[in-house]
Amino acid sequence: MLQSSQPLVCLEGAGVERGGRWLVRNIDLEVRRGEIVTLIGPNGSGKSTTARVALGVVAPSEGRATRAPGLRVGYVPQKVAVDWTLPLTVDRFMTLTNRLSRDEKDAALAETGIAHRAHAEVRNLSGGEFQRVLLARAIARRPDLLVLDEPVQGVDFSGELALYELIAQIRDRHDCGVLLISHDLHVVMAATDRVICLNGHVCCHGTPQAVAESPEYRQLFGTRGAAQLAVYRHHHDHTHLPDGRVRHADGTVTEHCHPEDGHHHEEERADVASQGDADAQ
Ligand SMILES: Nc1ncnc2c1ncn2[C@@H]1O[C@H](COP(=O)(O)OP(=O)(O)OP(=O)(O)O)[C@@H](O)[C@H]1O
Repeated sequence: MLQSSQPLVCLEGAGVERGGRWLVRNIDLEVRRGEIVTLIGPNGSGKSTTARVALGVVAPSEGRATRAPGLRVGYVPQKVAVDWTLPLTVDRFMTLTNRLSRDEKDAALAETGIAHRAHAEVRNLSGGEFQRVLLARAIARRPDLLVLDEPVQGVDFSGELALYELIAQIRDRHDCGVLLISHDLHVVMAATDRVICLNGHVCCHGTPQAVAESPEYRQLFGTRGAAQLAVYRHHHDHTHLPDGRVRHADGTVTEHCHPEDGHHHEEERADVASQGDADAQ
């Protein structure tokens, strides 16, 4: 077993360039056993690219990406190539790309609460059920590191909470590291140890604060919702140009952004009720 003191994966100043354009740059990121690290950022900010570098599927064009020797990785991709016109049962889907024993398969489906749908056709699953099957497939081989690219997509708000809870349970039970990607800028798991916000580079990072105590928030989401979610807001006030340089609010352009400029982030404690509808999308 890999030692907990050793990072499972570590990116140092990693950047990916394609066709003369930097998709991401200067990414520092580390995931250790037992940690949940969440990548957030707007569409196109480089979350999936960063995850692929962490997985080792994409080599960094600059900087370094290192993985612990012998690291076992489970991956839930953002898009799954399934021919939805063909009949395909959950049972069969589990073993399409994975050599699994029946026990491994059954245990994984049971752990993600979807064993009762083992003989269902994948195309008939609800969004939440399908995500549970993807999670089952990713944990079946007992990975050291789980990389989950938007694992709550197509799932309603209460389903999202249940999935986040399940991910935290999986982390506890398997003591694996989790790199979780969310396109949602406002809602992250309370169980997340660290949030890294990307916008072509690491915009800011930190521990998500406990949920706002406001009565409006609790009224909207209930005590369980309030206990599960943390709100993490900030504003970007600079723009990344296609050549990798940064244009600041005052119009100046520099090679890189600096830790002190342009990243205003605040934990929102009061004004959450008005945010609630957006959060629940
Ligand atoms: N292989 C590639 N070649 C060229 N450009 C790419 C490639 N892969 C991704 N991109 C571009 O890099 C940028 C970052 O993409 P990426 O998928 O990493 O972002 P993301 O934050 O995961 O976005 P989303 O939230 O929409 O999934 C996008 O502008 C995308 O079009």
